[in-house]
Amino acid sequence: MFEVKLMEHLEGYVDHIRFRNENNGYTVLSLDLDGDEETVVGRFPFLSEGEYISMEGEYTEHPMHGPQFQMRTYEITAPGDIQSMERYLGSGAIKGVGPAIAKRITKKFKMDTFRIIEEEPERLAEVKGITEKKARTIAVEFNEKQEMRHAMMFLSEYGINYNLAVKIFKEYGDEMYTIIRENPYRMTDDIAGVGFKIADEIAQRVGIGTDSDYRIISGIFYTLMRALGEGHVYLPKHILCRNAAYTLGVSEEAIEEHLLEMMIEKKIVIKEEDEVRIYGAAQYHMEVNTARMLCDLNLSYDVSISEIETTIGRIEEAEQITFAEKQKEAIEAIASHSIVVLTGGPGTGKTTTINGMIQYFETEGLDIRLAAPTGRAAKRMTEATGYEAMTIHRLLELNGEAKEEMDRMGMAFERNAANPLETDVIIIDEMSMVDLSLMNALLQAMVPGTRLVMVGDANQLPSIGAGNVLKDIIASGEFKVVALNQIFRQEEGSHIVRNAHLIHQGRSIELDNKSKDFFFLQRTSVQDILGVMVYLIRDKLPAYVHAEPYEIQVLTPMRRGELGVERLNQILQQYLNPPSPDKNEKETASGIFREGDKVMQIKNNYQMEWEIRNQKGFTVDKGVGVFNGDIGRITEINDFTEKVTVVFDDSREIQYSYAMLDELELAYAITIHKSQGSEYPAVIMPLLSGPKVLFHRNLLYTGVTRARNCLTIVGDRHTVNSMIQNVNEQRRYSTLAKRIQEIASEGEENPFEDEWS
Ligand SMILES: Nc1ncnc2c1ncn2[C@@H]1O[C@H](COP(=O)(O)OP(=O)(O)OP(=O)(O)O)[C@@H](O)[C@H]1O
Repeated sequence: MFEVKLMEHLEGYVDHIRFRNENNGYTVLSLDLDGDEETVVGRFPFLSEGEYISMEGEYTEHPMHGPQFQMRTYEITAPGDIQSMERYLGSGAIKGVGPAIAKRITKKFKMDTFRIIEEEPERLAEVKGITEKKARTIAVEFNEKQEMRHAMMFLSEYGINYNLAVKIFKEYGDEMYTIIRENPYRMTDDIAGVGFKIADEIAQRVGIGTDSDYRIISGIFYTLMRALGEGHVYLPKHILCRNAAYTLGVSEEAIEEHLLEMMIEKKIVIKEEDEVRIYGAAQYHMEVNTARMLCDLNLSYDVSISEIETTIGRIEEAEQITFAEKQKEAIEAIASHSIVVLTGGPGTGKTTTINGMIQYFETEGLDIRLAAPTGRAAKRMTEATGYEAMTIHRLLELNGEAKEEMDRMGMAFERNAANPLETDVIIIDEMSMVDLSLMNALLQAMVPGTRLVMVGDANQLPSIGAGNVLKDIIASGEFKVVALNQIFRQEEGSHIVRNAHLIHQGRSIELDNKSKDFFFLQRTSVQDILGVMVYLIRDKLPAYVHAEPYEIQVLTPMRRGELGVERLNQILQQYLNPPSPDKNEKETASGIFREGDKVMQIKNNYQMEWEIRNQKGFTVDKGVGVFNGDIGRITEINDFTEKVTVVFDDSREIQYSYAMLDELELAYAITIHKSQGSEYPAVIMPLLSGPKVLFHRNLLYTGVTRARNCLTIVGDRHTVNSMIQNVNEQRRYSTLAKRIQEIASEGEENPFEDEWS
């Protein structure tokens, strides 16, 4: 495609930067050669318009864009004459200096301009429009830029991208050169976004050996953090040594030798119990603190059972309902215990019981706050109770400003031990999705005396983040747990609910299509499965469930593969929202977004602004925040403003700049994991084949229980049956239950006193 010519030299001013990839520095720019323009392409990790560059490279012919210079090596030269100095200063590279001021500066100081800025900056104030203060800022900025430019060039030699290079330079300044050459692994502690892999790559280029102590310590920590990413709070020592040895390519003995040192440096905690457990220090303390706070909050009250029964009777009368025994027990429990867990499968009356509890608390004149781990779950809770529920993050007033810090040090909340929540009762729904770190944050913001009701289905998939909080709290045996077991929705004829309970019990289900809400279509080729799914979504199900195709959700176990999220979305987009001349599109690194597409926000963003408009287009509400898992539709793609407008399911309208599109993904299909805490009128699950660690009972159970009115499984019945039998869900290494028991049994004397913060 490209016709390559000989290496040539080229130099000139950067007239303007036409395109830049901030991740790898790849840039397309126009170079000014005494009035003539050349297109130059290549990786320029740091470059501003107006700079003078000299390059080696070759001329190539691009099939669409014509001739261009492909830079191989380059150097930024300080502009050598007055005109170039003027250009550089006025380019925007120096804050507060525009073309007019640049002109006046160079007119006054001529060839001496740069020397004056560096050595006698106060003289800049001789120029009209520059105060002494401004003169000083110009000088500081000028010098900083030079250092930064130098640093960028140095880091780019080690393949470090522009964004990361800026972070490294900001963190270390001049010390950076020594750190990179001697111990790049230090960056994994200090800089968000630098993990072991990046540091290790840099170390390799610098020439640091495989058996360097820094490398091994960093690699051990990396192995622990990777396990954390998979949901484990600790790793048994033998597993840690095996995994770390494999990752680092060193012996297990070499790993073991470093553990003690890491413990002394307080990077890890080693607990010799029934097995030797290795924790990242932060995770260990978080687990112990969580256990400790739970025990501190766990008070019981003397109450008169007959009074409670009378109150419950009144609630039953007012609500025109007769509570089942277990439901009553739950309401009695919240009167006598400050921590109560309410569990149960789908349709067992959890929401009805929450409503009863709310009535009870209201009768008692107590303040109640409702929350759930995700925006969607909070929204459902609001709809089901009629009370405002919010995300736990919002309840705790996540401090969006501290985002950088948050990534590295856990989350920063306005509500914490120093500024606890002022309420009498907190009810959390969808507790199975709460991980250790969020639980810890919630408890920090509570004071003894505040009641906590945790509601959830312990058989759902565990939280995405580390820990096994709900199951561990139940397993500890230290808290009042009420497990609802009567299935009300089944009585209403739902096979979805009945089958969900059978799946949970490991019993096989009828795949005979005699049901009105649970269907199975046997298809054993990917092509057939895809065809059936498109037919169901586009033609069949909308009328059957009285919903739009948009509301029908495909849930799949995997991200990759022929029936994984990525591929399914491409295909479903093609059929459900095909290209059309009246639909704008925007191409991104991961695919195409088109007007009309169903999309999902894939991370929590607490700063994103939203608006809700009425039919006439007037704004009726405003706020900030869009959450991982929120689903909406693209209503406009505007190339002029470079913005994509998404209207989410709850009518929030958000404008994404093109640069923020990596926070969105097509959502015709999503993973079962991502669907936790949500419900859809109709769900389709393609289940053909996949790895045993993924295709297990809980995954099937979670997927099935997401469907409210209609569930269709398309695939192989053997796969469905073997999923029901497969309880090989990966074990989570977590010891919260054990820590709770230890602390509870210690009573007054607390062995972890010094760990309490
Ligand atoms: N004591 C009761 N008597 C009669 N019907 C009940 C009772 N409790 C709950 N129900 C009914 O059973 C159905 C399921 O109850 P509810 O929504 O409270 O359960 P859930 O556990 O929250 O279910 P899901 O997890 O599926 O949302 C509802 O239609 C509800 O009205």
